[in-house]
Amino acid sequence: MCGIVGIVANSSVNQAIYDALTVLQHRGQDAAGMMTCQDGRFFLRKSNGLVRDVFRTRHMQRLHGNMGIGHVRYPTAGSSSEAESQPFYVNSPYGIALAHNGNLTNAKELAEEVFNTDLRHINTTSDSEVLLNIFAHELGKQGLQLRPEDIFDAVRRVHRRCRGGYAAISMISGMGLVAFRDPHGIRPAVFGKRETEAGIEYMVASESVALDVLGFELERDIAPGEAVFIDLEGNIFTQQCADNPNPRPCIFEHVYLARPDSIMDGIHIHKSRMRMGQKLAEKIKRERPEHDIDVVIPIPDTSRTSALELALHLDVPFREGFIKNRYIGRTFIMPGQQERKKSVRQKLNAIDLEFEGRNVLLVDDSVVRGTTSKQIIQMARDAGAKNVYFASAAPAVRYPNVYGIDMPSADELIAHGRTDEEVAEQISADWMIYQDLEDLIACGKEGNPELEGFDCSVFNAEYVTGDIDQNYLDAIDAERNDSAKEGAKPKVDAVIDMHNDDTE
Ligand SMILES: O=P(O)(O)OC[C@H]1O[C@H](OP(=O)(O)OP(=O)(O)O)[C@H](O)[C@@H]1O
Ligand SMILES: NC(=O)CC[C@H](N)C(=O)O
Ligand SMILES: [Mg+2]
Repeated sequence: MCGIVGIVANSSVNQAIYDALTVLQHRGQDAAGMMTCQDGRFFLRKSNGLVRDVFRTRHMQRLHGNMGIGHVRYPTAGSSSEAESQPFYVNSPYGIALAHNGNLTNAKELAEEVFNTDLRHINTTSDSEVLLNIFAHELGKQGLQLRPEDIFDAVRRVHRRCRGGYAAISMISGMGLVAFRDPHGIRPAVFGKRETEAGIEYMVASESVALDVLGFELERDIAPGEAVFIDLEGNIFTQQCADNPNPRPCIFEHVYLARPDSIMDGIHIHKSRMRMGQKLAEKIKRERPEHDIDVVIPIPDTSRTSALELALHLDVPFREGFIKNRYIGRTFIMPGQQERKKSVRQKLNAIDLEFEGRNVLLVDDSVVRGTTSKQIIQMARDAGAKNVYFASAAPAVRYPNVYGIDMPSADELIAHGRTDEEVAEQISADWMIYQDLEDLIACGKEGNPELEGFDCSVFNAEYVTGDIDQNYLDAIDAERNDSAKEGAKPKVDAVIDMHNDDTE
């Protein structure tokens, strides 16, 4: 779940893209990058690190042009080397750059095809570089002067070749921006516009919150399978390019990934999370009508919205018992288990008097590896809680994700192969309650009844692309589990910027 952004404006876009990337930082903390275009030339800055650390004044000054794309990365394929930070660039045809959120499930086969059949070169192990080369190859079949229909034909062929989750924003030198979403719309993308004295400007981004903050008005989501082309004059063209679009956006965006102030596939994430709290309160009342919960305490940040609603519907006081260090980022999207563990303790601290002698219900949005819940329950006990109950606004995460969330290994998931009682034992909770999957789906659908369903594979092992078998899951487990990643840490930092002027 990386963050992507693209803007076609009437003045320099570097600052706007920087600002948008800071708003999307919660989608990727490992690397950041920006590529702009002026007079047919590209300018690139990308590196490992947070947005504020990657872009210094000297880099910003080199990012010329009124069109650009940006990326914040949370790796789900390849390595975490700087060389795999995004955007990626290919020279032919035209000069094309691409920023990708998601994960291709047939990246290996495609990489071979790209080399053997398309006669193109892939230089990294990133699936995003594969996606770019497929798009470039398909565009190369068109003429020198690209018309919108040529671009849409190329995207149609991309959809026929690529499988998995992908929301992508591509920049074609001297022509404009192209954004597209896979036929299931697993990963999100929206677009909007801003009127200026010099004319209309367009922006595409992973989440609507980036548009809000930059003063763009949300037009709508890019539909699953659809492509959007914005030319340099600010004209916009859209077309459905999938043979069989079948909308199934990732429900984990609602649970954890997205910011609550975003609207995704027509659904207010904030409201979806509120409904999760309400449904979970109803389940608690059904299962434990005589409960003895004295206080509901959220585990900051993401669970706050649902925890507050849960407390209201349970008619139990809600208290902020853990204070979050605002300078520490999200722990779940950190690359290694050691870092994640250490970070929970640095990030959250208990206010003892909210726990002393009470039966507390801790609420989190989800329990994945159990890193957070284990430590937090211990902290609650150390702070003097009598009984510690634990509620998860999502169902038990039991299966790997293959579409752009880094959960490659079933064995690392605390609920894999375990009952709710066994999970409670593992995290040392006195009682554990999970949301039911039907309820979670209902929380999303209520916001957009036209949506037929979601990708819920981490909860039910039903992979919407239909191409995932045990061999595939075993292979990504072997490649990407925590110990494999530990051994594959990049050893050197490389500078991989591209700029064409010698003015510093
Ligand atoms: O079971 P785990 O493997 O620990 O993963 C789940 C936890 O990780 C996330 O928090 P995170 O700190 O990433 O972000 P947040 O501040 O947005 O809640 C999520 O909100 C849960 O708290
Ligand atoms: N989280 C993502 O969307 C990752 C994009 C891409 N697969 C990468 O690893 O860079
Ligand atoms: Mg959390």
